[in-house]
Amino acid sequence: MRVAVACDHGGFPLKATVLRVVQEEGHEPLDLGAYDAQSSDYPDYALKIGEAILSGKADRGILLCGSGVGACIAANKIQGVYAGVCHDTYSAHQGVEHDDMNVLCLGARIVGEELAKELVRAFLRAKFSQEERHVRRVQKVRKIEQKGAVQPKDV
Ligand SMILES: O=C(CO)[C@H](O)[C@H](O)[C@H](O)COP(=O)(O)O
Repeated sequence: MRVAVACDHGGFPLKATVLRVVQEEGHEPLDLGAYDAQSSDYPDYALKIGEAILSGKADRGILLCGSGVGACIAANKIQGVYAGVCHDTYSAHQGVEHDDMNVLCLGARIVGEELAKELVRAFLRAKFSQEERHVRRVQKVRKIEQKGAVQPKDV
């Protein structure tokens, strides 16, 4: 797989490790910045990941910020991006297997290097299960996405 990796300054300390693990796992990393630890804005990097996935330049993405939260919120605004903050290995693989998650968000201020490596491995080794109930649920998510802004009266 081609795996896009991007970070803001909060995620920068983990980026090199993540790029290395992607390569060690037999995938092609695509480094979309940031390229230094200067203060920057996570939505800009969420957009870069989204563009890489939607254009077909990347199959999956890994997005790093301080907590993983801001990056995840921003990434999920992009149609076709299904991002999750996963700081445990079960969620990192189950998010792909059940929910077809295509972007893993990590908080470099939360997880250390060794846990980050395991999270990236779990994410990359997982595949969407294709079981009927998961396909059905993911389709419902796609339907919500297609409707655009959901108002309280719609739910
Ligand atoms: O963690 C983050 C968002 O959830 C990001 O890394 C933010 O940029 C974080 O808020 C950075 O904070 P800072 O005080 O600007 O370093």
